[in-house]
Amino acid sequence: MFVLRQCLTLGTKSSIRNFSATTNLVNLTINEDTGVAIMELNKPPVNSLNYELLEAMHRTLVKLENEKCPGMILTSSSRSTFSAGLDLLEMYKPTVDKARRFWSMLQNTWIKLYSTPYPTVAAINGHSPAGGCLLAMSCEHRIMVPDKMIGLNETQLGIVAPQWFQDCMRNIIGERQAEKALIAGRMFTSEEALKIGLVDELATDKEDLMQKAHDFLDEQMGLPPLARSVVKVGFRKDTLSKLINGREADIKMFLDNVFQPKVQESLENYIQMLKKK
Ligand SMILES: CCCCC/C=C\C/C=C\CCC/C=C/C(=O)SCCNC(=O)CCNC(=O)[C@H](O)C(C)(C)COP(=O)(O)OP(=O)(O)OC[C@H]1O[C@@H](n2cnc3c(N)ncnc32)[C@H](O)[C@@H]1OP(=O)(O)O
Repeated sequence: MFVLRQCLTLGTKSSIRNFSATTNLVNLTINEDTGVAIMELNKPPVNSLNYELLEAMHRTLVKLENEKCPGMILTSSSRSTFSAGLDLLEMYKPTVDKARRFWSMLQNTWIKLYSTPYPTVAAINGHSPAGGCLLAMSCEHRIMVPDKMIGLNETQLGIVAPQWFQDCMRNIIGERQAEKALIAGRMFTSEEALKIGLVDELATDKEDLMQKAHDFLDEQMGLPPLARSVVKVGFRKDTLSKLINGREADIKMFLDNVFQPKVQESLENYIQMLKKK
């Protein structure tokens, strides 16, 4: 069961409720006046998406949906990184059961995040490669601090971004730009990402980032919510249905790839390289 611990109630002009999932991997803050939720990923040092973090995110998303959340900001507690993408250790010599459970939770979490009826904004306060970029792309609006990197870099790692990762990118930056970016596994600077529309706005610092995120939500929350959400989900339904109807095939794709000796070898080298950095 999802146990939430009420940590603190601040009696400021706008009351804020802070919750932490028992794992503390996700910090959830809800403004009592506006209902706006801030979901802060909190798995130091780089918010790599392992099973536990994905599960904490999923449970938080279910809670927000049940509580009719009016708007959510997704951000990170790390100073350098929004999310480093999938946790490489989850994919290094896993058992079949562990790998299947991990990928299935990734699917669950993405489906929930991509299909929220309420508006979502990614406040990207750090690097956002691969799975980190997927999280940002799953929100409706992206705001990023300067001098960080974002993109689907899978090709550069010798692997292929799953179809639904690719679809998310195509839906945002269009066929031609997505094809070029995905073939190259290109990582974009914040400024380049703004230019091609992968992010919508740049912010000067974290404070400006959060202000801009709230401004976006204020605007969205002024719209009739049902009409807003029907249009949103209508735009996203083809991408969602493709994964929902092909979940088993997608898991099989992952399992077939992850257990390839060559993939395990590159994974080991990559993990070593990151540790030596
Ligand atoms: C390579 C083969 C992959 C195999 C895949 C298997 C099957 C394929 C099938 C399907 C496709 C899967 C699609 C995959 C999607 C992904 O998301 S894969 C993950 C891609 N992510 C990255 O390439 C990012 C790697 N990290 C970095 O570039 C940097 O860490 C950074 C995010 C830019 C942050 O830099 P910095 O602040 O300098 O921090 P450090 O590099 O020093 O890192 C700190 C510690 O964190 C560890 N770490 C970094 N990233 C990950 C990660 N993704 N998973 C686990 N751990 C990570 C890093 O090793 C450091 O650890 P220590 O503190 O040294 O112990």
